[in-house]
Amino acid sequence: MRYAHTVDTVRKAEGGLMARLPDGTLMRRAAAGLAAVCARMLPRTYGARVVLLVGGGDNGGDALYAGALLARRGAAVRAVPAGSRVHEGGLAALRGAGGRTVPAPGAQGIADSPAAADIAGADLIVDGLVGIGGRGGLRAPHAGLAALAGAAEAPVVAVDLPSGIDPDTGAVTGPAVRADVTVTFGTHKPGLFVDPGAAHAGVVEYVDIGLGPELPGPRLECPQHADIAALLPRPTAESDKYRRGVLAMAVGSDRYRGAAVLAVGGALRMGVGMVRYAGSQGAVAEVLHHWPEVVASVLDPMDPVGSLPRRVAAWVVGSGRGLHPVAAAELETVLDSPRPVLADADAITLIGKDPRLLRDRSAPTLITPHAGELARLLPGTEREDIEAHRLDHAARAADEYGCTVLLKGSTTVIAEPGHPAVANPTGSPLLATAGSGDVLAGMIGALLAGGLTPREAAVCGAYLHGLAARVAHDGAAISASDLFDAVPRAVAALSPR
Ligand SMILES: NC(=O)C1=CN([C@@H]2O[C@H](COP(=O)(O)OP(=O)(O)OC[C@H]3O[C@@H](n4cnc5c(N)ncnc54)[C@H](OP(=O)(O)O)[C@@H]3O)[C@@H](O)[C@H]2O)[C@@H](O)CC1
Ligand SMILES: Nc1ncnc2c1ncn2[C@@H]1O[C@H](COP(=O)(O)OP(=O)(O)O)[C@@H](O)[C@H]1O
Ligand SMILES: [K+]
Repeated sequence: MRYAHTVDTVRKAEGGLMARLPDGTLMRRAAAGLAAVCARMLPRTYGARVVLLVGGGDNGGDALYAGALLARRGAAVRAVPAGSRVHEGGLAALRGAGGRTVPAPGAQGIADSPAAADIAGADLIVDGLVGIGGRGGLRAPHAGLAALAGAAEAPVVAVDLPSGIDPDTGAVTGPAVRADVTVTFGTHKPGLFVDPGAAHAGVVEYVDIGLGPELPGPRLECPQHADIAALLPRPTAESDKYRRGVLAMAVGSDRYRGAAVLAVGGALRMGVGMVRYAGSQGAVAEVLHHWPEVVASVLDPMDPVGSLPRRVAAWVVGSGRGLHPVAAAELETVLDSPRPVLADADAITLIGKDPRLLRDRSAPTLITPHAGELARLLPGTEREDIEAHRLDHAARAADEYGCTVLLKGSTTVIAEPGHPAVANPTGSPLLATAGSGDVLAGMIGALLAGGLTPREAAVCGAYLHGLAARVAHDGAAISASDLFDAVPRAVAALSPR
């Protein structure tokens, strides 16, 4: 698991540790880790042209000390100080090691300044403009330097985080650095795992500076292969189809038969004791045509709610089901069940119209909205606000509705009251294709039926869904049905032999 902490928490932890250590120890540890990553990225350090973009705070200090270490190993290091201040100790160390400074370009003529030429000709660019002290998009001249770095061919290494991204949320509200690698110190920062910040961070490398014992519980968790492998329910010798879990699915309709086929397929390929599908005649026929292993029943038109399956371990409801009164009555009945329920798509819209449906419920519940659906649950909030501040909105909905929320999109985040949020690291834009959300709902439903909590099931389902897209992708586009065969392969990829 990777853990991320907010700026406030990092500052407090740093204060406690610094009080016990000689001055400058943490910065030296950070700089040593940063220089080691930079050296690994260069074919050879001796003679390499390294440009440091240096802001006025300690982030710039880290860059300067790391530059000094690289200069001692023979690199030609140039520092471009931006702003009115520069870290004096770091500057002295760089100069003492043979590094040089190049004046920051003024607002005019930035493109043909000496700094621009150095950046364009660099073998490696180190972004030490701002770190956790940054606020908002980059101002001049930082923004101009970030643009030059973006246009250069050399890889960009961000110090602690890409300058211009919000450390706590990943929001990007103006010019920001796009890094190939980010070297982060002491703990990860939430903004490194949540888009749009995550997309600016590239590969994130962690450097331990001894902050761990000072840190409280994290704000955000980011699971890795081993965390998912440890959570996943696996059949044992004692398993039978009932003990493995029976999943009831009320998804799809005559109009949206595909939603039923996709969600059921996601559940089956994830692994489940049995799927009991209930729906219209057309949807049942389609489901059985694709998945003969399903136990399916056609809802009685005279008593649709009364003919829903009973004695099941968990429910998936909503995808392609419609918003008509029968769908609303069905949802109400399902949410009356003491079993875990995953409510997706149309069920979320119905909950938005009648929030009482969820607020009255105490059994485990997971909703899986995309940003547009979540906006319907949070009146006065626009889709764009949610996409820019994913963590805050998912957490707000989880608190207001008292349930687990999986917010889909470029970074899928999972929030549950009383627990740190989770950012899924496997997401891929390949998944932005109709029906892939239905497959996800089925996969998570199978995990709920297998006994995982909503938070665990959401975390494992989102992780394997993203991994399946990557496994399925052989260079061409993928469609939602391509995910079926890839799910077992994604599970196998968790524990390489
Ligand atoms: N915590 C730890 O454990 C350790 C932390 N360490 C390191 O310290 C870093 C934090 O250093 P920090 O506190 O000095 O702040 P920092 O990120 O350099 O930014 C402040 C400067 O940025 C400027 N500025 C702000 N916003 C801006 C904008 N939009 N556009 C342009 N400029 C902007 C701001 O200017 P001002 O607003 O004051 O005019 C000020 O000059 C941390 O990320 C890590 O690298 C390590 O050494 C080891 C241990
Ligand atoms: N840009 C993106 N990057 C990563 N994942 C994405 C992106 N866009 C969409 N997804 C994922 O694709 C799936 C789409 O689900 P959803 O919006 O419910 O579509 P549908 O209802 O058509 O199935 C979700 O798992 C979502 O997280
Ligand atoms: K930085």
